[in-house]
Amino acid sequence: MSTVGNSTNIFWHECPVGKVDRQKLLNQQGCIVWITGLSGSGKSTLACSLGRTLHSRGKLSYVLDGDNLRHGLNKNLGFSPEDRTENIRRVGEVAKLFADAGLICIASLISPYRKDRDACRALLPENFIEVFLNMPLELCEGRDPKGLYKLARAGKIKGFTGIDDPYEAPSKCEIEISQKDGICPTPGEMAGQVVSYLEDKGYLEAQ
Ligand SMILES: Nc1ncnc2c1ncn2[C@@H]1O[C@H](COP(=O)(O)OS(=O)(=O)O)[C@@H](OP(=O)(O)O)[C@H]1O
Ligand SMILES: Nc1ncnc2c1ncn2[C@@H]1O[C@H](COP(=O)(O)OP(=O)(O)O)[C@@H](O)[C@H]1O
Repeated sequence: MSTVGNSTNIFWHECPVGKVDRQKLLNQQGCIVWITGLSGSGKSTLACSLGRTLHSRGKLSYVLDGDNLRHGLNKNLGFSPEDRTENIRRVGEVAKLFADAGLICIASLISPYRKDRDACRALLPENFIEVFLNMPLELCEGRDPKGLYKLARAGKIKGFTGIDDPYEAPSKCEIEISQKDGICPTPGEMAGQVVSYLEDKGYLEAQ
């Protein structure tokens, strides 16, 4: 019996089928691929491309996309620093559950604050793969597929990441994706970089 957060008198129940059993069934290892970067850097594009590549190889993954989750699980949250922190905390916990289910969980959120990403890493330190989409602000702003940068520059959105709210780049991450000679890798190339890492580390086969 223990107290966790605001919950008192709670108990942990073990089930007979565990993570290792599920991983054997799926012939893969559960993990969190955490994609961070500015709005417009290509997080959703990479997440979808990676999910498609893994699917075609018979590997089970699931995408937790920040924008999408704000339509449901996180619809009571805005973009204040406190709300972003709670947003990332919740998604980190959900991602941990998916990884425990044996899936390759792909989380794609701006996740601008280093301390919040590090807190998610601490939930599953051995199997947390941080992918930094290191694209310059000018590129992201030039893409502006939803017109949000334009609104932010006009002062119609306050606290927009990269404009008047900070983005703290990772100081250590497993994978960094950036432009080479001013050219952005294609979605397939970005996914390929992550798949190669997963393959090298043995995530695409059972333990
Ligand atoms: N103020 C502000 N700052 C940044 N982004 C904003 C903001 N307001 C709305 N949006 C839209 O919300 C999407 C980001 O949601 P996230 O949950 O990934 O953000 S965060 O991780 O909590 O910072 C983001 O989607 P992406 O462009 O896919 O990153 C935007 O469409
Ligand atoms: N590697 C890429 N090469 C060219 N265009 C890209 C690439 N990645 C993303 N894009 C385009 O940039 C825009 C923003 O991508 P998106 O995945 O929505 O970014 P984010 O989820 O980080 O906001 C979209 O129009 C998308 O088609």
